[in-house]
Amino acid sequence: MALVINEVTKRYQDFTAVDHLSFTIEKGEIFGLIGQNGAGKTTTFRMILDLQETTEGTITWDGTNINNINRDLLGYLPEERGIFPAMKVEDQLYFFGELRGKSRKELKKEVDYWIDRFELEDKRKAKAETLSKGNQQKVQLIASFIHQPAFLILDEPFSGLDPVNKDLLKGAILELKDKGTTILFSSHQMENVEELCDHLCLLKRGVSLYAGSLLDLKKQYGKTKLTIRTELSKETLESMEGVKYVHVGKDQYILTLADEKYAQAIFDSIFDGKYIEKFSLDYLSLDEIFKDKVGGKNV
Ligand SMILES: Nc1ncnc2c1ncn2[C@@H]1O[C@H](COP(=O)(O)OP(=O)(O)OP(=O)(O)O)[C@@H](O)[C@H]1O
Repeated sequence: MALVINEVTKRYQDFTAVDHLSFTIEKGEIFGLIGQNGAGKTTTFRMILDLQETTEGTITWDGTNINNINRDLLGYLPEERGIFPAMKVEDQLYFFGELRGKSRKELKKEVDYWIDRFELEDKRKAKAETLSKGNQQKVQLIASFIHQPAFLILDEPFSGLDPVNKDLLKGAILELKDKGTTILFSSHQMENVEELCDHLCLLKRGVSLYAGSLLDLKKQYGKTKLTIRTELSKETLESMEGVKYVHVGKDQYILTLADEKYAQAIFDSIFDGKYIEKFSLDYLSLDEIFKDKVGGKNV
């Protein structure tokens, strides 16, 4: 076990930003923290990093209280973006690496590798302020792990990146995991969490609605998403037993079933020996589960 958050609460006067939060991140895994604006993600990160005190509860890394561990084990990309505007890209990376106790010699290979990996070679000698916002973000991101931390926290790392750079980042996160880094990140974009994480925590107003494996969460809902291409009307589909909602897609219907057991009867009644163009039963996407869990009038 690497990081254990046990019954952690953060109060600001009489407002509770994080409420008895518990989850565990195993060594070498990628863990996603998701929740709407104000759910308490950044507050949680700041408590893990000991930038903010917990009101109650404990946080340990490898069994040691987080405020007693060597800070150089940690890496952090904060939500606020910012690097030294007048400093050259490569100098910036050396600066942050040296700040975390690495020598220039140790850093050289890493700096060269990540500059190339994030396609910043032609910007190496450029002042940070002359870079586009996305490129500045990539520099800040590299700076967060240039010292090869054991545990890396990335607050909304995907926001503001174009699709090509998002893919670069996904690749980099997986590569860091392969090298043994434990990674915790937040994202509003569920597909990123779905692609990268085996485990996650879903926060709503500081309260954990779920913490555990993504597959187990999906299994709680079962295979209740039915995609059909048919000539039948929406009303006919809605009237079938076990159908909760019918969403009309571009050239297909997406049905939400009360239980996957209803799928067979729907199949039999719709197609009845006819040609089947599309009939697929799937788990809900994380995005759909998220909306179901946090949705409703209290959002
Ligand atoms: N210093 C503070 N004093 C009072 N309330 C605070 C303070 N810092 C954060 N909060 C409140 O705590 C709650 C959680 O904030 P936090 O920044 O952790 O949310 P978040 O999940 O990171 O949101 P976002 O996705 O918008 O970044 C918010 O309601 C916020 O207003």
